Amino acid sequence: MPQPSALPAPAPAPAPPVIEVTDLALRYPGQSTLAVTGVTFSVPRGQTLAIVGEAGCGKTTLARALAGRAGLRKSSSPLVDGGSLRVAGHSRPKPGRRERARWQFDVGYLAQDAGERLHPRLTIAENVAEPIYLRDQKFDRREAGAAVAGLLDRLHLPLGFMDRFPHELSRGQRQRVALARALVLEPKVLVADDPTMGVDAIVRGPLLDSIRELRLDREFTAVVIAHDLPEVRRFTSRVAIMQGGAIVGLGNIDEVLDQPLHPYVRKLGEVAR
Ligand SMILES: Nc1ncnc2c1ncn2[C@@H]1O[C@H](COP(=O)(O)OP(=O)(O)OP(=O)(O)O)[C@@H](O)[C@H]1O
Repeated sequence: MPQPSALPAPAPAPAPPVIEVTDLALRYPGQSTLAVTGVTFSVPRGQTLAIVGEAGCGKTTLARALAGRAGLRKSSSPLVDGGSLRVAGHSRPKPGRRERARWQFDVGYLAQDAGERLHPRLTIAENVAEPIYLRDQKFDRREAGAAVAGLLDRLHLPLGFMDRFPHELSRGQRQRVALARALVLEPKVLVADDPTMGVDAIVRGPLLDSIRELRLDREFTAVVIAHDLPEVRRFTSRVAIMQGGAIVGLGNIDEVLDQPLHPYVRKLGEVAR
């Protein structure tokens, strides 16, 4: 008979982070200056990292790369110039078409101003469901409809909106619809680029609350670009502060602000307190 051991069982190895970025450098085709440089961070499963920083500091460029939009033959697509990134198991800087499609299915991407880029001639339900049919044309219509309805409900949008068109909704409502679309494939990761951009101040908070609630509900890992630190506190305590393409502060918001290692972080802290 095996004897009970006096030694405690070894702790299970921690799961690898869902997002791992190491010394990443990104630049745009034809540009010699790097838009993102020396960026290193990781995000464990189920957690949210917020990114803040002044205009032009590289947030959108980083978001595009995380969402599998680097290395496309498009002027808006950055090139990986150095370092590495791994997102939900995808890591090739120049993925083939199939691999890129899988990356984009696994990572829901809410591009800046996505609500304004919904298809004007498709209903709200059709806009949200479109990624389902891009992945599988034969997907059961009733099941897709139920997935769309469930998401709209979670985002506090009336189900009566399903048959409406984007122009019939407010900007904030369209942004929620775009968020539903980004989540309809139940991605492992959500990358949301400034989800409250252009949205009335009064509905910004509730929109961020929805992201927090959905993350808890659906257990995805998230990177969310936000305007400022008060906004960040609404949905996470973990932040990366960017300036000039680099991360100049990373970690728990209060710890980063209490011991600012960079003048820009000190300045942000003064504004935020
Ligand atoms: N398509 C592009 N081609 C060339 N340069 C670009 C392109 N898009 C952005 N850039 C440049 O890359 C740098 C980073 O821009 P990026 O849009 O990532 O910043 P950002 O922090 O998201 O700014 P914002 O808060 O204004 O959206 C900037 O210098 C910008 O001018």
